[in-house]
Amino acid sequence: MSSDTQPPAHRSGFACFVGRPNAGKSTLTNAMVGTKVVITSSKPQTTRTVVRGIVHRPDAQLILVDTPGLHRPRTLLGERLNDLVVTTWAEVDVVAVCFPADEKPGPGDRFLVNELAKVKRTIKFAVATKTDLVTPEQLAEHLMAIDRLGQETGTEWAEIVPVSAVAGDQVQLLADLLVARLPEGPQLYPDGELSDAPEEAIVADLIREAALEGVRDELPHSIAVVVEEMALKEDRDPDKPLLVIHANVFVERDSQKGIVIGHKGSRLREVGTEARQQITAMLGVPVYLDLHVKIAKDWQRDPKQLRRLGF
Ligand SMILES: Nc1nc2c(ncn2[C@@H]2O[C@H](COP(=O)(O)OP(=O)(O)OP(=O)(O)O)[C@@H](O)[C@H]2O)c(=O)[nH]1
Repeated sequence: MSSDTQPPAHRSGFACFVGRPNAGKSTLTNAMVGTKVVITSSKPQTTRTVVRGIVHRPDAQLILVDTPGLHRPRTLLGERLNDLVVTTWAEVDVVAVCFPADEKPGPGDRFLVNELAKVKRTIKFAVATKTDLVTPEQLAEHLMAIDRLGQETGTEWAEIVPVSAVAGDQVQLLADLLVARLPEGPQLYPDGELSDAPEEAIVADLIREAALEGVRDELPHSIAVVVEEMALKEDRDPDKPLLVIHANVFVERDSQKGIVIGHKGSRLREVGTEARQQITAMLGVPVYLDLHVKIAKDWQRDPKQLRRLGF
């Protein structure tokens, strides 16, 4: 059968979720992509590398860029991260600001939205995340607060969308609304590709996540993980592959090294086991993981060290 109406054009482009630490950005990215590609943690500010998740659909390809949280810079690392965030905003088609429904928008959100308002060209969405945690009345309050924040900062929200990534509520709707704002264009990545972050970066993040589990709040910023070597072991039966990974966990001070390693190495062993399971689940291959804890003194303040650690 022939028809005069053309099928809808294929769209492709980039969106990025921003918001305060713990706003649910990574969880939402994962829910949209359908596979764990970004690191989530119950502790703030663990997302440091820009990891993209890719939503493949017959009509569109939506590439999600996950940036670190924006915060008032106190160290050189903080400044670099903020620059990276703002540069990303100008390059994407849509920036979606995540406002967790169980917390009132605060000064941090205002700071972020004010910065975002300066990036004129980019379309701005507001996403009310974690809606499963509040009542409909609280959600209504929250949506009005988001609307007010937009007006006060001169930000025009193209959409305000409530979602729950955990309950799967409205995640699909959000994807549709994002796709609708993308320019017409071809597929930018091959089918089935979930993330173009190098596997080393994903592995480093998984190790970092494991190393942060159960340690106190002062540590998150002081850990960096670098994968030195990652390769399939040679001369193995192809049916029994083994991925050999050598990685360094960098901390800033001797005292932190002690925390990461634990009594007689007990904690580091746990970290290794946990990371190994995560990596195996992620890459689908058994892993041998060799972890070393090293001190890179004050690495957050030292440009040379920062470059070495991949910033
Ligand atoms: N109940 C509920 N919890 C959620 C939802 N989305 C995220 N969370 C939880 O909120 C916490 C933070 O989620 P993340 O996705 O890591 O938040 P993030 O914004 O990426 O955090 P950073 O990487 O620190 O910037 C985790 O404990 C999640 O399980 C949701 O829809 N409902």
